[in-house]
Amino acid sequence: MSDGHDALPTLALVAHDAKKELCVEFALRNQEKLGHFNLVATGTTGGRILEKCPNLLVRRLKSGPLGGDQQIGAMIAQGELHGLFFFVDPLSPMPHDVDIKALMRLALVYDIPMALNLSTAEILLRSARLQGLKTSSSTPEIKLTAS
Ligand SMILES: O=C(CO)COP(=O)(O)O
Repeated sequence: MSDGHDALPTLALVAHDAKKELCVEFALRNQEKLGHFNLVATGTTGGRILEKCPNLLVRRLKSGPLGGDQQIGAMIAQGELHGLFFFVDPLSPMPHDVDIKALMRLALVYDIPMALNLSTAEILLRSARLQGLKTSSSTPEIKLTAS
């Protein structure tokens, strides 16, 4: 059954352990903006966001090492994802490195707007492209607006 949020574009939030605090602070700071999107997140990341932002509607997928990255990749392949916010830890080896690479690869293949660090995430969330997704299925002209 539709809850009215199906019409909203979908963003994914994913954070490695060393970046979870950063991701939660990003979500807290940008709650109002994120509220205009359907949100999905890998399991632990989603749980941490919901602890601090209980009003956000976040669908939690599996934890990253247990297939969460692959679930988001499948959403990309099926045309169900419009933006990826992936707070990557570049300093730690990951057991599911192949899944992480596969997710990034699909975001590249399908030209999904993808932020891999905090400064890009802040820019992407304010971008005209994401704003345009709220009203149009086509990619709008990029125009800068102050917010
Ligand atoms: O490992 C992750 C992404 O590769 C994130 O998964 P969790 O949010 O479940 O920790």
